[in-house]
Amino acid sequence: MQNLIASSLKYENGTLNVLDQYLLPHQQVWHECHSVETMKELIVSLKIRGAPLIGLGASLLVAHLAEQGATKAALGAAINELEATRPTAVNLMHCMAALRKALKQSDFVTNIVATAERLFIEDIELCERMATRGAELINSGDNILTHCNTGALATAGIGTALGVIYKAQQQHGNIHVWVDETRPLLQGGRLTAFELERWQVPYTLICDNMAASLMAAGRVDKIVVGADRIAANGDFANKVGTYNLAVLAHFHDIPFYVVAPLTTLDTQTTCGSDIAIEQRSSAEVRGLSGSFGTALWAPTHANVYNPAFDVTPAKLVTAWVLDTGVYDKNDVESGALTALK
Ligand SMILES: CSC[C@H]1O[C@H](OP(=O)(O)O)[C@H](O)[C@@H]1O
Repeated sequence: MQNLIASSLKYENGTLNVLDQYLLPHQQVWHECHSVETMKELIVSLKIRGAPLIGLGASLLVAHLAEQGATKAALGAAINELEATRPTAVNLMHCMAALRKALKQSDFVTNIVATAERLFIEDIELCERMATRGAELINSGDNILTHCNTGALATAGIGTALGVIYKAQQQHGNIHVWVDETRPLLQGGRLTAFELERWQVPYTLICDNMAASLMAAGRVDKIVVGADRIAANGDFANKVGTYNLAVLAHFHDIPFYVVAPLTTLDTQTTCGSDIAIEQRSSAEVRGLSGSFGTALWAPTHANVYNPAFDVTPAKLVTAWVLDTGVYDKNDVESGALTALK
C-alpha cells in the first residue's frame, strides 16, 4: 500500500499510525496500530474520531492486514468487528461495504488495498469540493458558529464544516468563528480551537450554553456544522448539541448549514428517528481525565444520560452542502438529494 498521510492518520513504509485526539491539544502522541483490537480501542475511545476518519482508519488497517497475509475469513471478521465500533456515522459503514465488495474478488488483496487507497485519496478531494461550494455561502466579515470538530483532524483533507470556514477565511481574510466547546468530550474547545490556531483563523471559544445569548445579540451570522449521517428526508445526526443550535437558529432567523460528503447521505435510512444514536459512558459526563489533568465534578454515582449525537430535522436546515453541490429544502422534498445516490 502506498504512503498515505493526513493530519491524524498516516500509513508510512508499512506502518499505520493514529494521532491520539483524546490527548490533543496539549500532547501529540501517535499510536502504532497493526491489529483489529488496537483499532477498535482507538475508535471506541475517540483517540481516532470524526465520521470520515474512522472509516479511513479502519480501511487502512484492513488493507494492511490483507497485505500481511490475513485470510479471507479473518479479513471478513475484521470488517464486521470494525463496522460495529460506532453505530451512528455512516461513513464507517460505507468504507466497510466497499472493502467487503473488494474481498469478494479473486485477487482480494490487490482490490482491498486499492479500495483503501481510493477511499483515502477521494476524501481529500471531497473536502476540497465541499469547502469550495460552502465558502460561496459565507460573506466577508461573517461571524460563524460551529460545533464539535469537523476539520483536518476528522478527515483526510481539510475537513467538512471547518473546511468551509478555512476556505472562506482564505477568500475573505476577515472571518471570525465562535467555537462551541462541545461537552462532554470538548472536541470544539480542544480540537477545533487547536486547528483554527494552526490555520490562523480568528476564533472565540464559548461554552455550549452561551450560543443562545450570542444569537439573541445578533453576533452570529451563520451556523456551519458537520454530520455523521443524513437520512433520505434530509434529517441528520451530528454531535449532541447540534439540534439545540438548529432550533435557536430557526428562532433567530440565522442560516444553518450542514456540510458532509455525499457518502454521509444514507438513503436506506428513511428519517432521523431511524438513525441509531450511540450512547456513551457516564464517566465522560461526570468528569474527564487526560493530558488536561483529571477533573471529577459530579457525584461518583450520578445517573447520566450521554448520547453522542442528536438528530436535527430537515425543516430546520437552510442548506445541505455536499461535495456534489448545495441543496435546499425543495431539493430534498423533490427527491433531488436522494437521486444523487
Ligand atoms: C467531519 S466529522 C463529522 C462528525 O463526527 C464527529 O463526531 P465524533 O467526534 O464523535 O467522532 C462530530 O459529530 C462531527 O460533526
